[in-house]
Amino acid sequence: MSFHHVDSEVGRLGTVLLHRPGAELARLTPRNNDSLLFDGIPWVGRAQEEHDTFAQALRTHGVEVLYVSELLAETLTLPAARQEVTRAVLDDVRLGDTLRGHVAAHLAALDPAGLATTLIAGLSRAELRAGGGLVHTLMDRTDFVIDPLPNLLFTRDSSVWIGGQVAVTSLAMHARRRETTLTHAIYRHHPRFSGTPLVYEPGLEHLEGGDVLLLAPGVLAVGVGERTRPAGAERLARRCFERGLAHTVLVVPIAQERATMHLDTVCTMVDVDAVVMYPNVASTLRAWTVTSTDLQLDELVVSGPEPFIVAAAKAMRIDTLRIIDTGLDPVTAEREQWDDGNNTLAIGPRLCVAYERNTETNAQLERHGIEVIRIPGSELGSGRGGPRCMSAPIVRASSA
Ligand SMILES: NC(=O)NCCC[C@H](N)C(=O)O
Repeated sequence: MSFHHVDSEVGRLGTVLLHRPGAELARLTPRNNDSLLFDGIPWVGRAQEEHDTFAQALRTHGVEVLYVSELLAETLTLPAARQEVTRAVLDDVRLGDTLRGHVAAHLAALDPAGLATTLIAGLSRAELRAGGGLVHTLMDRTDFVIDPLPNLLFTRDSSVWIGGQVAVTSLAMHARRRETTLTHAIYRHHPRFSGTPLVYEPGLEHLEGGDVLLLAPGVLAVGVGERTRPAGAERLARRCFERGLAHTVLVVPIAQERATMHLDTVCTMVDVDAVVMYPNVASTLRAWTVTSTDLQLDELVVSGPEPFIVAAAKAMRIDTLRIIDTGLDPVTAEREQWDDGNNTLAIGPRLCVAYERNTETNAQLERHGIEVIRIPGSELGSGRGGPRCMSAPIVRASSA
């Protein structure tokens, strides 16, 4: 029986999965940053310093920090895992047979740590040891033979724990799809996670972790918009009901825009009965309540819509889910939402990590009794993700 378990957004955080950004960020250029889902070209060294500050803040508060690259390197000592993640790279139809052979030989020569680095940082034509053939000849030396994964930084999206099971998600954007081949391999092959049941797998209907909020034990909110699709929410709900991981799933439509790509870009929990929410959506956010019949758990019952806050309080069986009113004027609110002011990571009830630049949102949180641990994020934030996006909790105390 695994000791990994998460059924809350705010229970004391025990263990978290992070990815310290590395060479993959140095691949970003003004020509590719849009397709790689970054809004600028981050200063890599500073982004690493900012990330180290984040990780240290968590450790100082007693949180165990695991890194994707270390777990991946350990996982890749196992031949079956190595074969799987390599196959995912070689299946890329853009390679063609000749170049595929060269890439296969290149990867086969790498030790587990080197392979982990290459799978994350990608590989340019210039870095490939051997070449030849039509595809290779027609490539520019800076073209990618293996695409980099700069968004692996946002570990929240590629896996999410629900109770004692893990959902390896199905990422919507092409630039992020391969991330889940890595998390999938870690959760199925790494000895630390041996025997962990998977409640969701890549390849299913689109579902991203940033859209999944564990409002209370047994109660999930799932945002549907640019990334997670209603069919993904439906599949997750059905599986969670069948496995006894949830009794209610609130499905929350969000605008299909970059600024609100996930539910956690507009709303995160900061106490057992409180959320910080982007004021410009607070009055319009709605939820459909999905439950099941007692006799047939796979038969979904849908009701609503209702204001999100009302539906959430009912499902959580509390009188009121408080919205921390940031009280900001619409322009400041829009600026701070863009810079992930609403994307806080709770370390425990009323204790959260937030980007320092969102001065007004943070001040309001403090006025409402929430302690804010401020971290720098000017470089990290160029990928449009904050502390919650950059963390995947693996162990949390229950807040029930
Ligand atoms: N949960 C989140 O909101 N994650 C942020 C993801 C940012 C990333 N650049 C993306 O577009 O997917």
